[in-house]
Amino acid sequence: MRYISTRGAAPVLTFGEAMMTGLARDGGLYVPETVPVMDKAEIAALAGLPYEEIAFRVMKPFIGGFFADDEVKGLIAKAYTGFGHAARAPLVQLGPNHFLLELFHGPTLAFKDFAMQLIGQMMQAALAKTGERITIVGATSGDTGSAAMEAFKGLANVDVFIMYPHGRVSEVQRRQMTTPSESNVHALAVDGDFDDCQANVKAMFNDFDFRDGVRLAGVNSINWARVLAQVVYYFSSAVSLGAPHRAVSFTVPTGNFGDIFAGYIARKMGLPIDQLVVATNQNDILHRALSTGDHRTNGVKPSISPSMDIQVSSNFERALFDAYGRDGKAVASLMDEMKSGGFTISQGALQMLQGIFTSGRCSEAETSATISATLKATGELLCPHSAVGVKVANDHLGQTPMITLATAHPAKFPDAVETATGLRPGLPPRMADLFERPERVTRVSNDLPAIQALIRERLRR
Ligand SMILES: N[C@@H](CCOP(=O)(O)O)C(=O)O
Repeated sequence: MRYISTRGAAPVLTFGEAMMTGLARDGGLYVPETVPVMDKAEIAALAGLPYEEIAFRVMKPFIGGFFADDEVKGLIAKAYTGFGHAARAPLVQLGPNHFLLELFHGPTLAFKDFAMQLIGQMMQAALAKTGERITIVGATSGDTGSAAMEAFKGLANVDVFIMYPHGRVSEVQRRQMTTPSESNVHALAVDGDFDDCQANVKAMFNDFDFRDGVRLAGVNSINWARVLAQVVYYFSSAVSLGAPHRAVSFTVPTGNFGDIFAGYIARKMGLPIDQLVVATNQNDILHRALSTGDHRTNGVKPSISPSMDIQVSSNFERALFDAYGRDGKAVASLMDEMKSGGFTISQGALQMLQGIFTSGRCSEAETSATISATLKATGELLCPHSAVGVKVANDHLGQTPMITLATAHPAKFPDAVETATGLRPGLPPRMADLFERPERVTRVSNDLPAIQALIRERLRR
C-alpha cells in the first residue's frame, strides 16, 4: 500500500512513513493510492466479532507489511484495554430508526481516543525500531489535545506540545490538558482561535529547518493513521445493524472533517452507507460549501460545542482531492485561494461531493433544546456536539437506519448540559479530582516564531 499527497508533489510513502511524516512536504495530506475493497462476505463475517478483531481486519490492507500481523494485533489490544466499555463503541437506540454510537468510553472521554490510543502504540513501536525521538506539535479545539497527551505522556523519546485557543475550550477540556504532571507534555494557550493553532502546526511542517531540526510529527487528523483508526467503528456499528445486507446512514458532528472522512473511506471500501450527513454548529462553512459550493471563511464564532468551532477543516482537502479527480495541482491552487478567504467549488466537484455527503446546521438554541428533548424522550444525556449531530440526524431520518456519532461524554461540558437540562453530569471516579489538580500552562501570543522558539527551548535532548 502506497500513500500519495493531495497536492501531488511530495514523495510517495509507505504506511509507516506516512504515519511518522504527518503533513506531506508539499503541504498536502497523505491518502492511500487506492482504497482496498472488502467484499460482502468479508463484511458479513465481521458481525459479532470483538471490536479489536474488526479493527485488525479493516486496517490490515492499509498497513501493508509495515507491522507483522501479530504485532498489529498486539498493538490494537493494548490500545483499547483502557476503554470503559466492553463493546468499545456501543450502540444505543434513540428511536425506531435512529441509533447513537457512543464513542466516549476511552480514557479522555472523546472519540479521539479511538485513534490516538492506537497511533500512540504504533508510533512507539515504530520508534523502538529506529531508536529515533520525535516532537509532536498539535492543535486542538478541545478534545484532540488531551487525547494526544494521554497517549504519549511520560515517554522518554517523545515531546508533546499542544496549542489550544485560550478561553475557547470547556473548563474540563482545559484541565485535561493542563493537569498532566509528566514533563514531556506541554499545554500552550494561544491568543487566537483553533484555525490559528492549526495554521501554526501546518506552518511548522512547512518550515523544513524547524521540521527536520526537531523531528516534527503530527497527531492531528492530518496524519492518515488517525483517519484509518476511525474507519473501524463505521464497520462495527453498521454490521451490528445488518450490513452488508442492509444499508445504514451516518450523521457526524463535524469540525476538522476527519471523522466523516473516515466514513467516506468506509463507504469506498464497500460498506453500504446511504447518507453521510455532515452536522455543523453555527460555524457552518462545510454546510454552506456542500449546499452551494461557496467555501469561504467568515470568522470562528465561539459556541457551546467548542470542539467544532472550526472554519478551516483540514480533511476537507482529502475529499476535494477525490472530487477534483485526484488532480493535485487543482487542489494546491484551491488551497492557495484559501489564503485569501476561500474558493468556489467547481460544478463537477460539487456534484461528486453532493452525491456522497449531505449536511445540516444546528444553532446554539437548537443544540440546547436537543440535549433537553433527547433526555426527556430517551434518558440519554448528550454532550453539545452529539446534540448537534442528533438534531441534524433528526432532520434526515428516512427508511435507512441512521447512526449518529456521539463524539464526547456530557461530563466534558457540564455547564452547557446543566443549562439545557438542570442536570450536572459528573466525571468518572478516576477523574473525580480533576478540579483539585494543579494546572501547568503557558499563555502565548499567536506568534509563530515565538512559539517555535519556546518549543525549541523546552525540548529535552
Ligand atoms: N475538533 C478537534 C480539532 C482537531 O481535530 P483533529 O481531528 O484534526 O485532531 C479537537 O477537538 O481538538
